[in-house]
Amino acid sequence: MSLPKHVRLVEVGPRDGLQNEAQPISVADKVRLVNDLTEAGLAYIEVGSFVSPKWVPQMAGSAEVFAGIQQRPGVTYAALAPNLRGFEDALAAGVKEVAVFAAASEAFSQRNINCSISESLKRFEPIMDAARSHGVRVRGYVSCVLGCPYEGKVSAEQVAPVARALHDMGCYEVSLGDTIGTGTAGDTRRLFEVVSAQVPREQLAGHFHDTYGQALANVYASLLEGISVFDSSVAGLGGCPYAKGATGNIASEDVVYLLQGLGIETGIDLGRLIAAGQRISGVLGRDNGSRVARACSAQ
Ligand SMILES: CC(C)(COP(=O)([O-])OP(=O)([O-])OC[C@H]1O[C@@H](n2cnc3c(N)ncnc32)[C@H](O)[C@@H]1OP(=O)([O-])[O-])[C@@H](O)C(=O)NCCC(=O)NCCSC(=O)C[C@@](C)(O)CC(=O)[O-]
Repeated sequence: MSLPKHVRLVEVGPRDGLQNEAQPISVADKVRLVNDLTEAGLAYIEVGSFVSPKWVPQMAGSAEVFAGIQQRPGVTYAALAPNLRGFEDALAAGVKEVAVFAAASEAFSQRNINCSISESLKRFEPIMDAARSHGVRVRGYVSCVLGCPYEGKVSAEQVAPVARALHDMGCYEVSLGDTIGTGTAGDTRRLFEVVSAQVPREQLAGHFHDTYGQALANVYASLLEGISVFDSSVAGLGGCPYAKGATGNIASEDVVYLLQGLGIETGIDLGRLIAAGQRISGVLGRDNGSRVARACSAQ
């Protein structure tokens, strides 16, 4: 299969990235991050989550972040919603696209959203109905597609029915998340081979955490499988509050560098992206998780 000519990046730093930070992050810093990412040319930015603040305190204030950002026409600003309450709060904040999130492992589903996989899918149905009637697009996530922090190895055959259920209920795209970053390029190729028998490849995305240093290889393996949408996080921010030890997502800067080298178009200004990552890393007082950003900043 030939490589895609264009790849779309879903920037999840402000949500997946910041949700796991221990220290408080001001609304102003979150707004600045989203605006910087817009300036860098990201066409899709996940801004926050409308989840219980008791479960994920860092995402409290997502409505204020939406109110503060400068939205550029043509850019999608999305939020996570785990239930109808979250969807309604997102709608009230003017959100035009939401994401629902399920898991391929029962234990992770319980720890993350306090219900079984099938209960979670039932919980998403009223969101899909409400979204349809308000013209809101819904993206779906499946977590733990290559491994679970509680159950260990997860097979592609466990992932496929969950991805299919999200697709069948109306998610226009389903992102497959290697939440704990244990997957290899071989696992990734097999995953997309199996899942694409249930959901068209054009409607699948890859979401790789870099815990074992495999994320970039997994992006390349996905490209070979015809996948052309990837979630990534500026400066490699992140982790997952319910996946102990999981490091950040693959850094957006590193994916852009890889894609540029392959002659694949993203529309992203790498210099500006690096600057956005350097700024938020400074705010958080942590090292920039992007190797490309570190190398370029050292020159
Ligand atoms: C789903 C629930 C709410 C169930 O949590 P629950 O405790 O079972 O819910 P509940 O319906 O019993 O409600 C409990 C309390 O939460 C409130 N509540 C209920 N819903 C909401 C809401 N939407 N927004 C704000 N508050 C809410 C509700 O009002 C009540 O408040 P109280 O009466 O105790 O004061 C909870 O488990 C939750 O919020 N979980 C979120 C977990 C999360 O955000 N995880 C991280 C995102 S997933 C991820 O990072 C993976 C991904 C997507 O990146 C891909 C990958 O890498 O794998």
